Amino acid sequence: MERSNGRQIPVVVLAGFLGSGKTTLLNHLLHHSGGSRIGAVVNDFGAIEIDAMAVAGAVGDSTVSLGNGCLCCAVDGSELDVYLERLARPSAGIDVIVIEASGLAEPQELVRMVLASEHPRIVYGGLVEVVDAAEFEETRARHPGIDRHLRLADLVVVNKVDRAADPEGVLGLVRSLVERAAVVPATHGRVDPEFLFDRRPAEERVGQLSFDDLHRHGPDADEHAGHLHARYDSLSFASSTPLDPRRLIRFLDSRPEGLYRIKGYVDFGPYDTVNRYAVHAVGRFLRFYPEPWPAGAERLTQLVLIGTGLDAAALRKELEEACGSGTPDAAHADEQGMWGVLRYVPEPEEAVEAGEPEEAVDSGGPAGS
Ligand SMILES: Nc1nc2c(ncn2[C@@H]2O[C@H](COP(=O)(O)OP(=O)(O)OP(=O)(O)O)[C@@H](O)[C@H]2O)c(=O)[nH]1
Repeated sequence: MERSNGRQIPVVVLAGFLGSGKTTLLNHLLHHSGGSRIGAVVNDFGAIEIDAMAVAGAVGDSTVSLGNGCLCCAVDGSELDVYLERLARPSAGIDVIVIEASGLAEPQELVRMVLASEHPRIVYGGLVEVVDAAEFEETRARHPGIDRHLRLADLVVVNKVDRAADPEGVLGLVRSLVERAAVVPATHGRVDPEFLFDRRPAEERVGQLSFDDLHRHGPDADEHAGHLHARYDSLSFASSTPLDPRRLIRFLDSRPEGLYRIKGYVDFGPYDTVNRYAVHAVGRFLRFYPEPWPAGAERLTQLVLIGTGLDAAALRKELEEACGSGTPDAAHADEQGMWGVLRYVPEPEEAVEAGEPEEAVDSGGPAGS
């Protein structure tokens, strides 16, 4: 890829439903960028910026976080403009910018904001939609609007083919729904970065986005009500008291149907004094990923729960109960206590692929965490 000396910097919008694998794909790009410097703008839905924490360590000061709420409902794009401007400064030496949308964002709004930006150094670099191959058919049945998102895409990454019962079937279905986009299968977001970044949408492609797709009607209630996220609630939970692993597993095993997405980091205190546990639930999928606590990090559990029809008070109460008030000290934390959690820790190969800790590109140090 060519360096950013005087050239315009493509801004790629990375979107896809909750838990489809956007952060995983972004981390893959950051670790396999082949020398290109990637700036990332991360937009979390929940009040705790879990996604930003998950990518920040890899990119240091070239990540900016737009937390708490979908960017797509910003009244105008000026907040985004400020961040794009910061990343596009020649001194930042950035070659390409990726905006990771929240899993409930309306991608056309983000595309519109990028196209509307008058910054001379940036140019819209296309829309990448990530699809969870294992969940796609159910998600689509619940949210038919997803088809419209796919029609706007320049590239669709059909991710998690390892988990799909019929990956070919999903690929065929997605191909039948897109217009001109390339459709590529992937596991753990492993796509060739060049493929992604060199796929500039042709003028003609941008021109194809219809007036309805891109026109901003203004932030009125009717339009907002049609957005995906209008039907979702989110709950953030933070605790400095360690969680009891058995109680947390009991909570997770009985989580309500509407609670589609959980992400964050868990402190099990004396049960594991070395690691924090990244936790991800997507539908019925559940995984824990142990990783050493970053040096100097405050030992906190931080979770974001997203779903429909959530009883936030009841969920919060259950989580509070999972904070072991009677947590034993290290000497008495029995080994079996963690067994329930360890059942959900993936095999080393999958864990490495998911977290990709092995070859960081830029040791800017953890930011924003
Ligand atoms: N088995 C499997 N798991 C995957 C794959 N890609 C991602 N995951 C896991 O899926 C979970 C969600 O991935 P994320 O990358 O956080 O998803 P996201 O789209 O950023 O999530 P939101 O920002 O909440 O919408 C994590 O546990 C990932 O490790 C894959 O190809 N196969």
